[in-house]
Amino acid sequence: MTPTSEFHILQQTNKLAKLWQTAFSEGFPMALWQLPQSTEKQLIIDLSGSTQRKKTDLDELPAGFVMSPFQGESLFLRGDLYYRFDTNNHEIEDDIKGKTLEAAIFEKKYLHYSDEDAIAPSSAKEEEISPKHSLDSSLEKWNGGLYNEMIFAEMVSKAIIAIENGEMQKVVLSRTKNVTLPESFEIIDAFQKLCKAYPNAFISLVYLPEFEAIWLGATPETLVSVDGQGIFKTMSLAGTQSAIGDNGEMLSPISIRWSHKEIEEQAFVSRYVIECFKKIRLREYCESGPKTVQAGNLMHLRTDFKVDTKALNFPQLGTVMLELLHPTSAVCGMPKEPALRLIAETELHHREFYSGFLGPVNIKDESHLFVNLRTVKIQGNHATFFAGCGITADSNPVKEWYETEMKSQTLMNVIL
Ligand SMILES: C=C(O[C@@H]1C=C(C(=O)O)C=C[C@H]1O)C(=O)O
Repeated sequence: MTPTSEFHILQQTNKLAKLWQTAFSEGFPMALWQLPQSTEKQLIIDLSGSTQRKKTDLDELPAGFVMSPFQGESLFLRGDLYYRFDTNNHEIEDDIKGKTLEAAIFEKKYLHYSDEDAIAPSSAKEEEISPKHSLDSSLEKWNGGLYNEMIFAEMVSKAIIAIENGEMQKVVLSRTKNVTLPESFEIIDAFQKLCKAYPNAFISLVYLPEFEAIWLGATPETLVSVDGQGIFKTMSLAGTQSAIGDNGEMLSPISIRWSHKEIEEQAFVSRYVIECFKKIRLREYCESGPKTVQAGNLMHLRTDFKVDTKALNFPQLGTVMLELLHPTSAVCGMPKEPALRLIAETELHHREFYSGFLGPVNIKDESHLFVNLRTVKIQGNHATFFAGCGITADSNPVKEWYETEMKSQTLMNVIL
């Protein structure tokens, strides 16, 4: 590589960082992401200055990014500005890009910004939420849970008793891990490192000014995806083991053996997905798996589900299934209601956007929503990592704690 092209790449990398920094200091909500198996990074900036609360109706929403909490209404970031960057962080010219960020800032400061300037105006009814608005009142109630191994093990034991009493078959309990970030921590750098380390994951970086928070994640789990050909996809993902052997070597998926507990735990999620299809009397789905898949430092069991919505003349399937699926038993439990109750009574933190869903919608006729796992909330130099584990009658509390440690390491190993 010549020094000039090196300089050009540096300039381009800086362009992404510079865009982020500028929009951040202007208080524009934004989302940056890399889809699984893609090396392209996409960025949208919402110039309205505050996100909107909207139902995730894939048929109604304009181009943008959805960020949904575990419980409660979804936030919608409008794609007023849209940028794409290739592997080398070169900007890819795009026909739907719209105006420049500089022009938008100028207009915001000196002229009145009009909603009609958005790249794909919405016909949906919008409800603005006020700045610094909490997700719900309970956010204040649970502020930063304090966990240690013993407390978490007690929570797991309580869940096992509830399962043995027949209240539910499975419940997913989670915990947080609080870390002070080093001074050298750079957010775009952390995002880039995750993109390189986990090419099969959905890597995302979302800035929500009204929550004064940035969420960074590398999730392996698709919730609902509908591509340009109308192919709908979802998956059931559960069961966790380390992908790293005793001598520090990377294991191969075929060498992994699963226990009865893990097979059953993942089967609950598959059954749940099939129940959702049954509710809408849809039989024409393809199911493949379960197979072992690697997700960074971990292995999971995964079954894939696919439907051709064009062949079935069912374009609303994505929206309908999203409503039925979330929260799946991969992050909540089975049956849903008692599991939700136990989570609310037992966990010491508020889940906020962890185990909710997020992703781009209606960008170039595609929508890709993922479960918000392997995620960290960053506020100033304070980071809160979230991780959970599926508990069944056969769970071992110490192993479950260790599983949440490994899940936090997926991000921590790369970004710290
Ligand atoms: C709950 C999480 O992950 C989910 C739970 C899993 C499990 O219990 O084995 C595995 C994958 C995910 O569906 C998480 O990463 O926090």
